Amino acid sequence: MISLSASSFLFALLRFSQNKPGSTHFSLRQPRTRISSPPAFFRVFSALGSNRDPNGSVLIETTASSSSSLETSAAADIVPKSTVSGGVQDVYGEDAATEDMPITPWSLSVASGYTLLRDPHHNKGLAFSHRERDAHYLRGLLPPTVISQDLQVKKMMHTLRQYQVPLQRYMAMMDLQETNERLFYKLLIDHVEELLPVVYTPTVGEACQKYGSIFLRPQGLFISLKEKGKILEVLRNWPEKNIQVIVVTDGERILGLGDLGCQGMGIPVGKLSLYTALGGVRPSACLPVTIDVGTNNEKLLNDEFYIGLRQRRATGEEYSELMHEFMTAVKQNYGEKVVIQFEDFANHNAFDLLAKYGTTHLVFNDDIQGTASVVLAGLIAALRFVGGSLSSHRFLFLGAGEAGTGIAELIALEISKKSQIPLEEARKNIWLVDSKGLIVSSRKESIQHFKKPWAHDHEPIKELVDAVKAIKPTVLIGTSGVGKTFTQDVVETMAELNEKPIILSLSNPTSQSECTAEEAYTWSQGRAIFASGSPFAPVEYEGKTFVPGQANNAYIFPGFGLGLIMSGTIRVHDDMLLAASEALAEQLMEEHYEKGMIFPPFRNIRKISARIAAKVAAKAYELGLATRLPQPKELEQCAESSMYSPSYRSYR
Ligand SMILES: NC(=O)C1=CN([C@@H]2O[C@H](COP(=O)(O)OP(=O)(O)OC[C@H]3O[C@@H](n4cnc5c(N)ncnc54)[C@H](OP(=O)(O)O)[C@@H]3O)[C@@H](O)[C@H]2O)C=CC1
Ligand SMILES: CC(=O)C(=O)O
Ligand SMILES: [Mg+2]
Repeated sequence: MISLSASSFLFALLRFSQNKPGSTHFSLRQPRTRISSPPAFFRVFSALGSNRDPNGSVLIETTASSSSSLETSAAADIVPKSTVSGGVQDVYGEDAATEDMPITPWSLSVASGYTLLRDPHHNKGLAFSHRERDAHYLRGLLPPTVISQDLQVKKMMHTLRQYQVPLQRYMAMMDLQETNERLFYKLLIDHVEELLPVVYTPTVGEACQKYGSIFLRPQGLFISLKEKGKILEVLRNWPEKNIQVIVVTDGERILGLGDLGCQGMGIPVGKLSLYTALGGVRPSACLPVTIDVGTNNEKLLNDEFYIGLRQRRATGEEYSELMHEFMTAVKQNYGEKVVIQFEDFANHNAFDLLAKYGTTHLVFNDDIQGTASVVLAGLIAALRFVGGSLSSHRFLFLGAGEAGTGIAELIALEISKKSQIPLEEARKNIWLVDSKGLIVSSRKESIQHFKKPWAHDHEPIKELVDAVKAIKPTVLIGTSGVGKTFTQDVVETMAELNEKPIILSLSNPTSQSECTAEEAYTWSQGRAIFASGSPFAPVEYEGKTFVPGQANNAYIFPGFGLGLIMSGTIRVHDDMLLAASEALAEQLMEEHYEKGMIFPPFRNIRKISARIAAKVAAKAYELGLATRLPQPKELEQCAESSMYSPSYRSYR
């Protein structure tokens, strides 16, 4: 490590041309003044994000459009060794935001040769040009051919399509993410509809179940009971410093697959790749976390390949203390503007965590809030087919947990606001069934707090089909986590009661879906408006093609999170969820309605996310919860232009 003064920067650059292969470090003290309009070279340096190579090796990267002043022949970069939260690498851009520019030492480092090929953040494989190969000691380490990123995408898609087993595709994608990050995201963005089921539901569910046996390299941060008292240190072990989004699970309710303990890590990793691919948040700003307090899954406890703590789940104070230490450490390390997304916690913890930290942290529960927002959007869009307003419909849920009661509450809130009636009144048309039957006020057993608002006066009913007959819902929503529960009887009864029954089977993965698309269309004689949590292929029925929608919170959370980040919002508010729903519903075009769709295709998701982000940010400004001032005029444009691009940069 050689220390340099700021003025000797150019001298340092000259030295790079004589660098030996491998990685070399220089450090350069930044002048202790803020740079209001940074020179071009500083912008390039901030474009890189923090030092991501475990060896500390980073390159200068320039884009094709970069100014000539950036086109230096040296393979160098300056990155802050440590930066303050909300600093230069925030969502505004890889190369904007100077106001919060950190006043910390810079480190100037070089990667070359084999180290460069092993660095997933900078590796380009065969796409390294001959000039780059010369400049970075890559000669001989690669075969002679040079191919474009587009050809790499084509080749990788060809390879992926050869795999018959979905889990093989998942593993190939994870391998790519760990070897060539930009190619991974280019693939995912360019082929989102084909690859979403690979990196996300349903395949990620199987991956979590088998995580121990397919485990090659760790992804994300594992915080177990063994780390109690040291969580801040653990966070500091993570190579990235400027974190904007954390997705955290404790693995207790992974999709509809139950307690998968530490192996739930596949979910935060998958969700965060969607934050980048669908919402444009930089990969280096995303931190997947699994809190390991044990598992009650006997099969895993007895599995020799299980990767987590081999003990039954800690509960009560032991659990709360670990979570509290984590939440405190996150705020201490990253500040209060980091989005903490709770994911796939069991409901006995999920509601309490959201309530406890909702007033002190920027927390968002995807299963309760994100799901609610996406379903509300689908219902608003579905009104086009069924007519009336939400308040004129009757809703019945199978499943009264996080997703079920979360959706129910947001529907009631929307009805209450739109119809200007009290929330209690709006709730009256919404009914829920749990494992014990219809939730009614006369139920003898105690009712969990989150179900209480839905315990209306009615005689108890055990079976779903009988509840359908009694309640006569126009909308049936499955959030039970149990597959095949919308039986033929149930769907046929819905079709008898309604010209166009709305049927949503939200449970994931596909095996847990309450019914298949084919069942919904066939049993309703092609009249159902259907969407599911995991994707189903289009269905042919009596000469017509039906395109089922995917009612999945993946439509919401990437754009929602982006909106929070770009506005520097400090707390989530329900009105932001309503704004996100409206933004999503607005994306339905005539061509979609003609196909019977209630969700727009995922192929336009980045545009959709930008619209959602803009609406969420606008709401945050309106509510006085946004801290990034002044408010940009064109929020949607701002969201679009701040999105991460996976295109390769040239290294000179
Ligand atoms: N599409 C999407 O975007 C999302 C989908 N989901 C999916 O929704 C499902 C549920 O998730 P979540 O709400 O968090 O889970 P919870 O565990 O919080 O809730 C499950 C609910 O289903 C009820 N239930 C279980 N079995 C039956 C049964 N046989 N008949 C009737 N009710 C039953 C439970 O009853 P009881 O309370 O009596 O135990 C509970 O009320 C999962 O499969 C998940 O993957 C979740 C979030 C987003
Ligand atoms: C989609 C999702 O968040 C779930 O199934 O839990
Ligand atoms: Mg979830």
